[in-house]
Amino acid sequence: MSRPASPGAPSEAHNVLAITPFRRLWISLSLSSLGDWLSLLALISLAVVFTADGPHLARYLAVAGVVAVRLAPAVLLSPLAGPLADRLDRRWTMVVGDVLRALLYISIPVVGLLAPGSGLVWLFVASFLAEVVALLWTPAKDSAVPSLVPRKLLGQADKLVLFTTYGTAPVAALLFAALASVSNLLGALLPGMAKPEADIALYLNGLTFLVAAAVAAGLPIPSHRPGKDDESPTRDSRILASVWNRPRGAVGGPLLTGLTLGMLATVAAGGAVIGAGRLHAEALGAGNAGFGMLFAAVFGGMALGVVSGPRILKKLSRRRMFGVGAALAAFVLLPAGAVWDMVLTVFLVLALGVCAGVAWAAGLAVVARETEEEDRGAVHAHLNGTARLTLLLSAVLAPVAAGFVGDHALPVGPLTYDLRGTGVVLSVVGLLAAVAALVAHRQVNKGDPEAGPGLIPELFAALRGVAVPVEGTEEEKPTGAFIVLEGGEGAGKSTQVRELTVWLRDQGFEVVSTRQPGATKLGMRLRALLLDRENSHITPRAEALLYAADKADHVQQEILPALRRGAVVISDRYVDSTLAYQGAGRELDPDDIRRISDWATQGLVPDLTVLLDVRPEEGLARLGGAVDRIEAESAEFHNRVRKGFLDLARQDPERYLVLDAREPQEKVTREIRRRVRAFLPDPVPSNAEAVTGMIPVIRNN
Ligand SMILES: Nc1ncnc2c1ncn2[C@@H]1O[C@H](COP(=O)(O)OP(=O)(O)O)[C@@H](O)[C@H]1O
Ligand SMILES: Cc1cn([C@H]2C[C@H](O)[C@@H](COP(=O)(O)OP(=O)(O)O)O2)c(=O)[nH]c1=O
Repeated sequence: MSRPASPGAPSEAHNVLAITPFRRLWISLSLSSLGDWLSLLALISLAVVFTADGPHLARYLAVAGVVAVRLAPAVLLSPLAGPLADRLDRRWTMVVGDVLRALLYISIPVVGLLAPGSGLVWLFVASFLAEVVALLWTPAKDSAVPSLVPRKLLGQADKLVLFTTYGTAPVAALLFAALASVSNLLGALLPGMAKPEADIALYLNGLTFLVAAAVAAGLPIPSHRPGKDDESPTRDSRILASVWNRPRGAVGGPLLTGLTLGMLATVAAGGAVIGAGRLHAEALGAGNAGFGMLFAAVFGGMALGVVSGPRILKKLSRRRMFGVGAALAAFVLLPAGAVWDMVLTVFLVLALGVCAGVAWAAGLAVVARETEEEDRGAVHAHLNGTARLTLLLSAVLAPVAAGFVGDHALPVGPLTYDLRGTGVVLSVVGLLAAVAALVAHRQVNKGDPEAGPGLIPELFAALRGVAVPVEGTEEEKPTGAFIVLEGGEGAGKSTQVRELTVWLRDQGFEVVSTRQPGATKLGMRLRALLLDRENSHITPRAEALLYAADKADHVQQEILPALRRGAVVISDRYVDSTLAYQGAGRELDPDDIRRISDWATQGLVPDLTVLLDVRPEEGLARLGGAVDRIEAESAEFHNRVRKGFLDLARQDPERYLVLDAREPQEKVTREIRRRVRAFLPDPVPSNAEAVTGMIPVIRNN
């Protein structure tokens, strides 16, 4: 059975990747993104190498300069470049742009080798020129996509491009770390290189641009300027405008403020690691390999968080997930800056990445859910622009600030604590970002329609994968007890429900004894439909939904009101029957069954479930008369149902009492009473059993 993938999931990608020109463009873009990230790492590390003998502050400023030169033009100068780029032929802009960038990047290590004195200056000049070329190249690429892909697949294509733009970052970082760890070997093989891994990374980057140029030359890209409608609102030329132009009326005021602030906090935290990471790794004695690992941890963690967060915490409100993710992402930077161990730092930074990824995925889900289609582009552009600007500021300012703070040895009693500028900056950014994220959390959660009883119980419930009951405020919270009897056909459930009801009523409890399906007016009709052997055409999914409909009506109209009154509700069958019959018996996906049942029952879980276990043939033999549609199922079906029940009981032994239904009826009754007595709100004294043990006899007479 195939399940529909969520939009943008890689499994959906084959549709748009089946278009050969787009596939070629995408592969070449992936390669050049990989090269670009590699070169960012390489340039930062070269800036440190070239300033190794200079004054302390120069190294920090050199790193900040590299980051600024690499990130600033795209954010600050793109409004100027857009109109110029629009006049140029798209395909040739791409080809020439790629060749020029290849030559520029390759020239950096070559000049470093031939004229070491000018190495640093040329590094800045060449990377600035490469970024200026990129300013013209990017609009050409942005408009190449719509001309290669039909309109309806454009969203998918944009997501794929975005996916490789950032997805290649951890790959590049790991590659760089791997190259750095064999640096000595490379140095012996390739003498004369300033830093072999950095030089090789730049040559590789040059190579990826040459490949991209060759691919672009063969693409059928029309030279004309695309219509305004074909442009993506997240286009680079609008970055700054999108930051200042707050999309009006798209999402509620506090929500948008919260989302912007939360994203800002996570990006500031990640940006500080990127900017200060190289020098921090050096302070920890780990050099380029350590820097590569930090970089990979940020981006790899983000990818992990984006993919896994919403799956693991699927029951948590997306707004809560956003706020908590952003706050934790920022907060872990505080210890990350303070510990003096490279491995620990990498793990903390990985946690930062994961939490940031969870926050981003949740934030985008909130935007998707709460904006109209036509406003969504503007909101994305606003968030994207804010993120790019924050990344630039944080990554540039972090090394500058670290340079000014400097390194100090603090005496702590008989010991000294090495206070490093980079560590201080990371911790301070973590603290500030955590405050911003907490404010964001409050803003985002104002008026959350999905808000439940509170963050901590919701988080725990989400981790256990159960729904928190959203309906029912504190005063409506059920105070009664909910007991369910489950088991196969003829196990003795109805008999035991009767016994227990009489016994508890005798103790003065208000007892509502009920059953599924068929307790309400609608339920009776559904029951007739479901059990009529004439209805052999009911399909498994329809059957599951009909049972769920019965439950929805039953819980809302009977069970919840009774529990809120404080009554004891005893039900003959409940959700576990659906899991066993429709899940195990009909072999439907148990997660789907659980989801629809949880939804139907508003997440109401019994306090105790008594499972009367019996072999199907024995149970069925006890029943006289005509068999219904379900009883008439095959022996294999009933065996699967029995196993389904037993598996459920095994998974949650606290909630279950499993009894052998072949035991004499009185013994089963006694066992049930013993267990029920233990958890009733007003426990039944143990001597009550002797007295009420008489009741069935009296009743039967
Ligand atoms: N422990 C038991 N041992 C033998 N027969 C039993 C036992 N419990 C119930 N029965 C009998 O089995 C039949 C089916 O019981 P019932 O309570 O209607 O089962 P269910 O509701 O699980 O289908 C009834 O005739 C009942 O008297
Ligand atoms: C509540 C429920 C019952 N069923 C089936 C089990 C039973 O065969 C039938 C209900 O019949 P019922 O007569 O209540 O069971 P029993 O004969 O054991 O007293 O519906 C499901 O398949 N899914 C469900 O969610």
